[in-house]
Amino acid sequence: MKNLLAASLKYQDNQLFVLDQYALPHQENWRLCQSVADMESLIKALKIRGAPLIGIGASLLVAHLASEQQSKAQLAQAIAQLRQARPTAVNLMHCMDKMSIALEQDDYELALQRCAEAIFEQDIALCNSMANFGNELVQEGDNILTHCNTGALATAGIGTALGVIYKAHQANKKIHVWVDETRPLLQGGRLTAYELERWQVPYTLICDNMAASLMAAGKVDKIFVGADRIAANGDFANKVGTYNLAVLAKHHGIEFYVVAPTTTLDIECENGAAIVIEQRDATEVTGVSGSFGQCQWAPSNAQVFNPAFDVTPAELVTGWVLDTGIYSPLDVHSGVLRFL
Ligand SMILES: CSC[C@H]1O[C@H](OP(=O)(O)O)[C@H](O)[C@@H]1O
Repeated sequence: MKNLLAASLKYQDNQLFVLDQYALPHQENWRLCQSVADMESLIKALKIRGAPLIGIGASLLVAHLASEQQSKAQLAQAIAQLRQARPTAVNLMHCMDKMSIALEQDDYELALQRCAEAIFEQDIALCNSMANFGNELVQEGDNILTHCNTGALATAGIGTALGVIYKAHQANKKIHVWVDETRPLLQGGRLTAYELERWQVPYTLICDNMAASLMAAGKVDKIFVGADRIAANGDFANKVGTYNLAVLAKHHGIEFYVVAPTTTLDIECENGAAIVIEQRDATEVTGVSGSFGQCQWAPSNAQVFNPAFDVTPAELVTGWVLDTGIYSPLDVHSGVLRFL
């Protein structure tokens, strides 16, 4: 397989490396990924994360195993196991389904490698397309609020919602970004802040519970978020706390956009109620651990509710920015997502 390089994933000289996102922003640790167990563990621990990127990483791992002469049965098992690594982001399932089709080819080693390369390279193009469409929605001087991390650390390209923000910054629109820290795993405070620093985009980090008063004060012009799964009716799952922002945006009359590649669409899901929401470990809420060590503030036996995502209904969305264009509520209500 050819060498491939993304911000947090690289295939170099027939070896797959993953940048440990749990250690960012203070440590940049590249981890060698050699097995299904390695990739499954990295995905479950959010050391590799982001709806598009986990599908891309899993695909590259399967292609790598094929290049190491693993049997068809072993590769089928690898695909099935990785497909289950996280339940909400549909990109992972779509990628594994594509790899399953490639596995049926006579020269399946070559087919798997070509498929993984295409998945990687397609995502770069999808990111550029979303960013170009989304940039049309950004005005000079906009204060944009975003949630979680949807940049180069979540994709093979420049990102989804954060890709729009980069494109607007590159177009000298003099934007400012409010960055939700995004409890409990702090993808905003750790990863989005890290990315915006590197791109020298002006930003202010806030706790998630501060977004409402900023909106009330008229300090938020637009909101751009990502998605992990978009249902046929336009409802979508995204990092928990997204639904809060959508309700607040509606109340304050603020434009609320979801930015995602068409690989995040799941028309088998009629609506948001059909989307499986990943429940995660209590320790993510009772304390925090990272490159700085472990600190626990809540009682160890505290009852905890820790869904990784929530569902935003389509009626709260101003527009869907996909790689194929910008869609209005009228477009989505007409069923357009079923035909992309
Ligand atoms: C473009 S990534 C989409 C989505 O994935 C993130 O979730 P996680 O950090 O748990 O992988 C977040 O929901 C992003 O919006």
